[in-house]
Amino acid sequence: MLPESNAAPGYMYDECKATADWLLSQLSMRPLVGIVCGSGLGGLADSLKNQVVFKYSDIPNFPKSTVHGHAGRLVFGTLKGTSCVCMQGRFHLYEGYPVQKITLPIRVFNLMGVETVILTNAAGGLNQDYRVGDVMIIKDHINMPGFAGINPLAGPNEDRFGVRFPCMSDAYNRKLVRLAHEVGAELGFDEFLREGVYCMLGGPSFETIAECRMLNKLGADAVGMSTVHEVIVARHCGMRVFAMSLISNRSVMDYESEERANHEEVLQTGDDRAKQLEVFVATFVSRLGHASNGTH
Ligand SMILES: O=P(O)(O)O[C@H]1O[C@H](CO)[C@@H](O)[C@H]1O
Ligand code: HPA
Repeated sequence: MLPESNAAPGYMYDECKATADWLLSQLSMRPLVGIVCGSGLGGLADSLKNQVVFKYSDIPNFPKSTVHGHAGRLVFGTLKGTSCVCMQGRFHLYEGYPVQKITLPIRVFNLMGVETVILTNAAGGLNQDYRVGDVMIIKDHINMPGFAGINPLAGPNEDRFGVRFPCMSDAYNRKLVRLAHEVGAELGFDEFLREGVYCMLGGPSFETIAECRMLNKLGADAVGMSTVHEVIVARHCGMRVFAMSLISNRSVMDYESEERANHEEVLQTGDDRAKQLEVFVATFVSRLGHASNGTH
């Protein structure tokens, strides 16, 4: 069965506000940092202290998670004293939801008071220097569905969130990219920390060899099926964004190769790096330097 269809874009603000108000009415904290866990990276949410957990199926207007490795829980809590909300599971275009619906949680983050969004994903490594298990700090993206007009901001602009034509040349906050390198160096993660360009495709089929070669020639270092639409929505409503990809598999670029992309390998790589990524995100969050501690 297909997920329920999206409300008309004109109603998106009211929908998001109702969801944010519903959540806030049950919480004694306000999150300052929003974290989205990619495939196999849901363990990041487990490191939050003083947790309050909601199943997506219990949250008004929220889509439901349908992908293995995406638990479908919204987890509130603190990371080293900073109030956070963590999506343990995200939504993807290929699940059948409209792009406005899969990005609804990012707008809900904004309406709850989130200032900084940290997005994680699992991605195929197009850059031939990358190894499985590398962590790529995203410095820029290529929005392939956007080339075909699939953009979460398409439709009437909602001025209460942001402007009609938001700039994307500063989508990935450069100070946060520098902070990530500092934190990575302090933790001794240099050897597997990279910086590069993420390309989003709609999925769910993995790429052909010709597609991987093309994407790499276009300047992409990693390829996945998420994140970009979330970044666009977060930037539209003025939140700062940091994003990173766990290179969960090498993209197949060679017709002689016996390698085959598969979701099981993606989840396994997430498991293997889970503990280090938890330490990385906790340390990174503790260094963000928010003005207040989020308890209102
Ligand atoms: O981007 P995340 O949610 O980490 O998931 C990635 O892993 C799945 C493929 O294994 C795809 O959904 C791809 O986008
Ligand atoms: O190779 C990949 N391609 C697209 N999405 C992915 N998500 C994890 N690995 C991949």
